[in-house]
Amino acid sequence: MTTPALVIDHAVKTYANGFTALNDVSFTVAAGEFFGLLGPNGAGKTTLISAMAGLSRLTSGQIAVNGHDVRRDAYAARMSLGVVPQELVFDPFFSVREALQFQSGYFGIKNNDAWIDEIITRLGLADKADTNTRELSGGMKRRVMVAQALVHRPPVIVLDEPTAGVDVELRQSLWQFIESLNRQGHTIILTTHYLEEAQSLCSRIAMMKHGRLVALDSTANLLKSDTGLRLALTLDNRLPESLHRCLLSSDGDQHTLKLADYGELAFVLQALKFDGINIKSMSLLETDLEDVFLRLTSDHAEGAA
Ligand SMILES: Nc1ncnc2c1ncn2[C@@H]1O[C@H](COP(=O)(O)OP(=O)(O)OP(=O)(O)O)[C@@H](O)[C@H]1O
Repeated sequence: MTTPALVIDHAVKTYANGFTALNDVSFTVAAGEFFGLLGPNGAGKTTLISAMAGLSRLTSGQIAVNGHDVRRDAYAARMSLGVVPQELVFDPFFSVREALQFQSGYFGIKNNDAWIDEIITRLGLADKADTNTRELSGGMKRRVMVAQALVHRPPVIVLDEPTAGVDVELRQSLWQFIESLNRQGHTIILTTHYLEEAQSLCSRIAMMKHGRLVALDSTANLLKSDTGLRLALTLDNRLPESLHRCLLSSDGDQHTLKLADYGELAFVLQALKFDGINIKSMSLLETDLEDVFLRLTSDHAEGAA
């Protein structure tokens, strides 16, 4: 059997102030998967990634990357993992190439110039290779973060919100590159708040909420678990009481309702007509990952802590 890319085994993390950010989390990611780790702000994703990278220590439980325990076999585990962190952090004195050479040295890798050149080219950084990192735009800095995570050719790559604040063109080229790494056999673990990205890229997804795992399944099964339609309405008056049971969210005069089927649409239209409320705009959408995510992770969700 192939060694799993990642094994999280009953991970618990309680911070010094007594707050438990990971509450008995267990799951396994197989080698070669494109895996999504999703959850609202504060769910514990970054805490889990820090523990995977050996940057913070679990209170109890174990994590193994590519078969290497992150504590007992820290060096091998760290060599197996490339993390693209959420925050852009650089040494302001280095050019792009120097930053990558420095990172190579940190991992004890010599004669890495051919690979550094390749990642520079493939990430569209060739024009900027000798530019100081502090002079780069945010999007370019993000590419350098990805390059830094790849310098030691890790089999497992973790991307923590890699497209936050990144323009559409860079997002697309970044995903093409990441998908090509996945085709070459690299395991990709992605956290993102762009659920449409997770839906199109990830074959399996874990969802976390308040430090616990609330879903772990293939993307296809998660989508199947939430049939129905989403109706987005802008109204010229308040939503009738009779429709509150279908309400997913409201923002001013905009409301999103969950309908079981097209038949319920007639009921909604009748209720609005009955109360003399006019529709300013309306759109009907098939269920997507966002519905599943909201159902499982919003504070109104069943079992909310
Ligand atoms: N050093 C710390 N001490 C105490 N609590 C912390 C510490 N670091 C994080 N937390 C808390 O742990 C919880 C989980 O934080 P974490 O950053 O892991 O969430 P996240 O899922 O990555 O969120 P986001 O999507 O916003 O990045 C949060 O409530 C956070 O405030």
